[in-house]
Amino acid sequence: MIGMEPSSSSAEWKPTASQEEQWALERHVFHIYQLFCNIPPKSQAVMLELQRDNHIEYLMKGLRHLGPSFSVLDANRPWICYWILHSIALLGESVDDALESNTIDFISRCQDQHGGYGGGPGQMPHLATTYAAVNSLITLGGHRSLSSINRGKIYSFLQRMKHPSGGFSMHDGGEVDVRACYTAISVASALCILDKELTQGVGDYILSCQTYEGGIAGEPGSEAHGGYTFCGLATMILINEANRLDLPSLTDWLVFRQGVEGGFQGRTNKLVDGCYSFWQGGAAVLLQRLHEAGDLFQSHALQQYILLCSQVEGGFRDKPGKSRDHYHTCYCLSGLAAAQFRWSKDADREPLPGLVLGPYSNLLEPIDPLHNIVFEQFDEAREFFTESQHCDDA
Ligand SMILES: CC(C)=CCC/C(C)=C/CC/C(C)=C/COP(=O)(O)OP(=O)(O)O
Ligand SMILES: [Zn+2]
Repeated sequence: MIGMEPSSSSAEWKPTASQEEQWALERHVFHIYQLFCNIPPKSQAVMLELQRDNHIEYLMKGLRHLGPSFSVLDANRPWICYWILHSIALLGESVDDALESNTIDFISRCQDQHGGYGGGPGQMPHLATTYAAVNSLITLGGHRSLSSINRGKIYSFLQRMKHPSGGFSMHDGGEVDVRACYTAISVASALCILDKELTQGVGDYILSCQTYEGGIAGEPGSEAHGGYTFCGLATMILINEANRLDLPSLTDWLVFRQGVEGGFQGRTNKLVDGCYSFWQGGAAVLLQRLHEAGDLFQSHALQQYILLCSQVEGGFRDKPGKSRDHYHTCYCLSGLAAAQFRWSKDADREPLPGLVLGPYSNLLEPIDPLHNIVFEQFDEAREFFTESQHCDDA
């Protein structure tokens, strides 16, 4: 009742750990925004500027260190290649010939003799690292890079990963989940080897992962999450079955994942994180393209979170207080690209720039949002694979 003294039970009320975390983050982010508002417009423009040179320096250094001596995240090296190369491509830059050649050689050494790529030379092939390796080689582009991919053997690997549930296993005897479906179908689509044998049952599996909240979980019975929602939705679009999903409830779930900080959270009641700028922002773009719908998220607020809260001097981070890394750099930049363009229903047409926060020089290269590869490189690869061999439609 209004005006009543707190009862003994409300006096005992204490916030939960996640409420405290949420409030601490809000205070931190609002402090940044307050600083931003209290400085002259000229300095505001500086704060909103994409620090291209610093990002490129950070990324190039990361790629050069990816040689044989690299031991951190040892089973992840194709991923590090992809996060770095895709970030460089989004910034409209490319690597020099020597670095390009070394990277192609390195990724080729991760290719298994029976198809697919492992996390490092001699490691067992895995769907996630196969996706990362293929996306890296497409991003590098050119004959040497594209022809280094053994598409026939990748097809056999994908067939071998097919699971009786309709989904895919991440590796021989590995877990079956929505990530595996996405990485398998994305690779097959990008390499023009997608056929009915691969798509059979995939839609049923993804449908079984859509939850009561509307988002998509990693596996049946789990919690809806942005990472898996992007993977599930992109997969359904690639196999032409998106309309089987409950799209209104998916849309409803997604639009409520953008927080007061401007960034996205991955799931209900969790903190916002820069990487969901792509997983959730990319999924929103896919929904917008499906329906030719208006904006499903606040593009201005998302760009503000990425530039003011995730951007550091060279690289991007999850949130203030965290350190930069290549994963967050890749997905903050991918999310920024998702927010900067207008997405037309015609997937073959290059998207046009929309609202660009900060100086116009912040504008990134557009992406193909289904595969998360820069549009121009994706287009080149499609042409290369269609011309070099047959391209089977599913
Ligand atoms: C293509 C590919 C391999 C996609 C991967 C998609 C992806 C990012 C899945 C997320 C996995 C997950 C449940 C993270 C939760 O981490 P957390 O509990 O630390 O984070 P949270 O609090 O933000 O949920
Ligand atoms: Zn993150």
